[in-house]
Amino acid sequence: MKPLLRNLAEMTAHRDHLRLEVSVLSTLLRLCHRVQVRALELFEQDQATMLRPRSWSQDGQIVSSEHDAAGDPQRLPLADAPELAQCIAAGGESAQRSSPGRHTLWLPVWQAGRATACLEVTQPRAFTRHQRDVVKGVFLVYQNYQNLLDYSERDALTGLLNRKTFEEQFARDAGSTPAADGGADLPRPWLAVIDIDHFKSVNDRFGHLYGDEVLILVANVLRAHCKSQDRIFRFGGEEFVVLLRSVTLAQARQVFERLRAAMQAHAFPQIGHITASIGFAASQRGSPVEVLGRADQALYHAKESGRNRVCFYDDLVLSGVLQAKIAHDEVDLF
Ligand SMILES: Nc1nc2c(ncn2[C@@H]2O[C@H](COP(=O)(O)OP(=O)(O)OP(=O)(O)O)[C@@H](O)[C@H]2O)c(=O)[nH]1
Repeated sequence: MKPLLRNLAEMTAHRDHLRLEVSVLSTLLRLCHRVQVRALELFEQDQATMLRPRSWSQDGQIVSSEHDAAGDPQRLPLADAPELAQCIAAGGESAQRSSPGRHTLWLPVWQAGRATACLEVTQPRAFTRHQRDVVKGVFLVYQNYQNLLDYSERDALTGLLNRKTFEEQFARDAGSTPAADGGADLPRPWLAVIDIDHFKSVNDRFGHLYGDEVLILVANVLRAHCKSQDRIFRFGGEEFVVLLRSVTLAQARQVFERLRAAMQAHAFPQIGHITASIGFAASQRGSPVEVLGRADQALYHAKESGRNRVCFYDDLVLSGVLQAKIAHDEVDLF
């Protein structure tokens, strides 16, 4: 098999976004001589678009960052790369910067109308047309494949992550944090189950199409009030799950209370106002099923005790409202 085809076949053998990204960078490294390659992640922070190198070439190998995007010391505002910022603002396909001995080509990755990442190729000589064609060809295969992967991970109605991807994300985000041994101020990841109150009556009164519209708008409210490092899933029906990045208990309470209040405040066209109940639990201890079970019990209590409220599993266990379904010494005591 020709090297290009062999590289493309190898590249598309991956079912994981990061491994696919590493593979495309390796492919570019093998196909183009004397280049440096990087995959830049684009994300929002404090109302500014930021970028940070997520994977890059180093001594002929591809290495990936060990940091979260928001805390990456290499992150910088997109505005610091004006050529790329302009290209993204215009929805463009590529941008270039040339200075003596250093020529850079940027190719933004577009997903659902948003630039989420960017491939960067740098070399000491100006890019020839042939080189640009090779890089862009590899990039297009990569972007199409990235979109296919993304499609298989998302809920068709809301565009949120689907349940199928939950365990993998849980293991990556929540499960990767070592179990903490107490301390209310210790940052840790959290899982919340969010369920719209009396959603059946929305369907019954307005019809399923309006019900679907509400689900789409609820997804937008959740997106608007979560950070890019948080993961939002639709588990089917009117149930949503949020995996919250590592924050303290006080911050988690604030975030979930803010979500509840935002839901109540939102005016849904035709329908007016709805509310949601939220149950949450710390997610660094236990399997995904166990953590989900705890958040679900807290949600159940929120529904039982009047709806439109946020309940924390450990509070309910400590106050004796809920019987812990697990051994007492496994409950986080603050
Ligand atoms: N429009 C729409 N409705 C859905 C979808 N999936 C599930 N549902 C409806 O969601 C409703 C869920 O109702 P219930 O489980 O009884 O809960 P609820 O009415 O929200 O009541 P509480 O949760 O107890 O506050 C049912 O009427 C389902 O038909 C969907 O994709 N679209």
